[in-house]
Amino acid sequence: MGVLDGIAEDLVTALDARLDGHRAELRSEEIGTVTRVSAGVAEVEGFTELFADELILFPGGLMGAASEIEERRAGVILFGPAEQLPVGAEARRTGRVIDVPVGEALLGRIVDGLGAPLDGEGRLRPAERWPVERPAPAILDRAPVELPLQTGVKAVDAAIPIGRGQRELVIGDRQTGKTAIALSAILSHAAGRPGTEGPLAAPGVCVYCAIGQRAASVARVIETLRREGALERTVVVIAGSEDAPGLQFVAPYAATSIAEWFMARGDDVLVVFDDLTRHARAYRELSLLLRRPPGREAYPGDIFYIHSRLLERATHLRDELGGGSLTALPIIETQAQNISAYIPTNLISITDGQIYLSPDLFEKGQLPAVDLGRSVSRVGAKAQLPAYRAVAGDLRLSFAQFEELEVFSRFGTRLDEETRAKLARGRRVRAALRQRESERPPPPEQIAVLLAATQGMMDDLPLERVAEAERAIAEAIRRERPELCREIERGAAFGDDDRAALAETVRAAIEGLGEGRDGDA
Ligand SMILES: Nc1ncnc2c1ncn2[C@@H]1O[C@H](COP(=O)(O)OP(=O)(O)OP(=O)(O)O)[C@@H](O)[C@H]1O
Repeated sequence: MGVLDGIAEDLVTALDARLDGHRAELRSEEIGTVTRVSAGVAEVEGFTELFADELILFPGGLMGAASEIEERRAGVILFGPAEQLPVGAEARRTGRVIDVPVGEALLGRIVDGLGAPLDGEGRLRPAERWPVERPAPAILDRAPVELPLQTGVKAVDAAIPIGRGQRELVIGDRQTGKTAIALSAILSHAAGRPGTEGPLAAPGVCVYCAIGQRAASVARVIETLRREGALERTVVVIAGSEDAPGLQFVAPYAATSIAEWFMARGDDVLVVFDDLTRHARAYRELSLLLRRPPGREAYPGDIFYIHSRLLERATHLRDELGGGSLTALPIIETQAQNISAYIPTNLISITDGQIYLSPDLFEKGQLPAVDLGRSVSRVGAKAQLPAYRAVAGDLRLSFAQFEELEVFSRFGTRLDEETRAKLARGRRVRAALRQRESERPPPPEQIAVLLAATQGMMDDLPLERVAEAERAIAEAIRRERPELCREIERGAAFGDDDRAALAETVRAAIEGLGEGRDGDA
């Protein structure tokens, strides 16, 4: 034994001595040279070793990430302006992958795509940094989606409900109210339902990730968050249109890591990516600069993968792992309503459903411009509060039938009484689904007004008085049915007795508003 020990010791010493020589060699190879620079990427030569996504440091503090790694040559995605980087400049390995600060300290802060503060509120002192790319939770660690995420938008909460842990796409042409829907979801989620008991009471955590947006639109969102008191429950991650494409590319992954920290401690987190069309464009630009072969619409072959690996990270964790959840609302902008373009179809297939916003509805003033017929939520209904299911369970279907009927009725002049009644009902339901951007009615009010519209209690009401009726209903149920409202929010079963009680109050509240009937306008 003693002899063997001696031999082992000798061997170790000999190896150490040889390694020392190599170490010196290796160290010298930790510095490379920039051989080519283009807007957004740099080519570096000289490294013998690099790991994927390793951070590279350039003079002046400019950072990049090793992306296209070949023997002694690497394409590096830059996270800052390339203008200051001359060919021949030195590039240093850092041995770190791209990571971001995470933790409680980020709440209320506005940071860039790498987590550096942009709000002038001082340095972040995070306890931890997490890599921006993290593996999605394993299937066995995931629990079914079972709690709703209220958006405060009637059409969404009632007909296309979103569950906590789900990925729901918000899709539509430009200026159709996509950001408005996502913002409403953030404001509702961040506020929670204080004063109620049950699953919706606790305020949630939100991350708003703006990618490639104009500074003015992002400023508007931040202003709203601040005004409504939601900023302190939100982290804003911004990579603007004027930022390097590398920052725009990395921002949603960074935002997700920031969100995952909260999920890991048991919070329900909502992440909005506004928007992934611009994210895809930034990645296409980088790929072309890195000379990767372009595919359909000039996007690189892994464009599907970059979005699927991002959205796979949305989940609801098992109770043993804290029971937190990460709900993702990616936004996609379509052109001329073409949802079969490459990026929209990819995202539609990755997500659990989509909220489709129609420019035609927007033009007609039907706001929010949610097109129920083309929207779907594949898992949300299971998580919906029981009262929604009881009152608006078939809303999407019956509304689609009404819309079809409405189109056909334009061709015929003489309509029978039954058709006329159906049209009148459908129009009142449509009017009841309208709401202003600033309105976020709580679940009991939404349910009561939908009950009134779908059950025909508003059939005699002139369309322009539906909003007024809604206000009267909201006030009446708050005053007369506080117990029932509490039960609805608690997620209690909603039986026939409850429905009858609610209907009675609603009917009384809007009685008398029907004077001056305008036919079935
Ligand atoms: N429910 C609503 N009621 C009234 N106005 C609304 C409503 N929803 C959105 N708007 C208005 O419509 C405009 C476009 O909304 P928003 O910016 O959310 O759309 P977008 O699709 O995200 O736009 P972009 O293409 O610029 O990203 C804004 O001026 C907004 O105030």
